[in-house]
Amino acid sequence: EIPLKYGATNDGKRQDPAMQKFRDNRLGAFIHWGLYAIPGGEWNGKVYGGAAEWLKSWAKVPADEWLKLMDQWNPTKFDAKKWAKMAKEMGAKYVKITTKHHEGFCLWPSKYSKYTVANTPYKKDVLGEMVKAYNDEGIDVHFYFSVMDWSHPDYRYSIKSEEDSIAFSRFLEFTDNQLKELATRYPTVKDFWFDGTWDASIKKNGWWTAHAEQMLKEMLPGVTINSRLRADDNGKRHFDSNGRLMGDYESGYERRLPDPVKDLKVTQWDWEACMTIPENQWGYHKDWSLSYVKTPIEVIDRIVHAVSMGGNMVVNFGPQADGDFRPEEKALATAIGKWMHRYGEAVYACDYAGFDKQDWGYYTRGKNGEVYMIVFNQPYSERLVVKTPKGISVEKAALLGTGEEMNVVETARNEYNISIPEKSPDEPYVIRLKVRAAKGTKGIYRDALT
Ligand SMILES: COc1ccc([C@@H]2N[C@@H](C)[C@@H](O)[C@H]2O)cc1
Repeated sequence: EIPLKYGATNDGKRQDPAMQKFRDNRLGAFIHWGLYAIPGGEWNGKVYGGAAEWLKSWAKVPADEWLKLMDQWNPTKFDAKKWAKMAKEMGAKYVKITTKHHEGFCLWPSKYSKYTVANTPYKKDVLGEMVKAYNDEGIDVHFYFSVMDWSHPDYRYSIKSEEDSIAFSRFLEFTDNQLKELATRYPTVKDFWFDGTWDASIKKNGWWTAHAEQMLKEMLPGVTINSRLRADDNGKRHFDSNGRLMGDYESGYERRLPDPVKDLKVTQWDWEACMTIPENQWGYHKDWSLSYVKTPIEVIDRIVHAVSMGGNMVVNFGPQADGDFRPEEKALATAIGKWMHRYGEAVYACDYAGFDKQDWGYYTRGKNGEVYMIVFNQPYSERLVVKTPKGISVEKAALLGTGEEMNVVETARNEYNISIPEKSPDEPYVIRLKVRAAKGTKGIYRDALT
């Protein structure tokens, strides 16, 4: 054991009500909204294919020039109630909002920066309107917060001098002030998801990351904090020098997911993945033809994949500068919502089932021990193979929705064939298994001597 002052604080998964709600929510929506939505990936007549919220970097725009975009921030079509309805219809149980992205523009009227909505033609506190509208729909609100701030003269990528150190101390105090401001103005916030914490300057100040977590937890009992904020005494991030997860859930699965066979270690801790609909666009980009755009079923596959391994999934939306959403995102939210309305029982409050992954899709397990099969790939054999853990038998199988009983045929020790539905559901479907802890399996099976 390496002695640490700023290492992990949890011992295993948190089991308090706030964390259980975080976990049971399972499906979230990300909202990436900022000045970057105005140019939408184009600068001086050139369209950049990289992530639109990084356009300032791709086009090498100086901060003061970039922040002049504030003069054009006027989302006249913004209607927080409509946004909240869309999230509700999608079946998102929580929404993560970019309070401040790397650009430094604040969606709330911060008194610690001039780069806020208050100093735009629109003036209004859009963050406050969103928090109220989502909460009124029973949707939890999480705050995304970028520590790295391209608008602030005291930000440092590394600490190379006493001057750097003094400036960065001022920057950390500024950051503390903004975090306290967010926690005070919006006390219903349930989570802080930190980004922009990979630079050497932060890794050198692990103490501050531990302090920020502690400060927010004192101000907002129950609040959850992502592992990405955290660096320990030695600059180790996410997992401390003793291999223990810092923060309350692992947050490294961004636009990627753990392998259902090789990465089962992730079932030991809480984690949350996040994903984009195009290959890599978080903020609004005007041209989605530049990369592959996932279909609704490909998004649902990733949602179920995450839950099948004990994780949450946050699906990203990049609202337009005018405050409306692009048609593709509206259609996606509707499609996800339709599926979640029918099959959400296999997602919400579900977890890793402990069954070996099969080709037809994923398993999840409900709170009362029921096991769900979410079938994405129906086999030509018309038999869905289920291999149960030692001592577990399958009693019954029923199609979610119609209740149609599936045939359960035992084919070998701890192996079954489950029949497919009479009539194809024409979409990924769910079979609910009733399993039992069998007292010793029947003696009829023999392993071959080889
Ligand atoms: C250097 O690589 C990245 C990639 C993505 C990010 C940000 N994290 C995502 C959640 C988005 O906010 C993206 O801008 C930052 C740095």
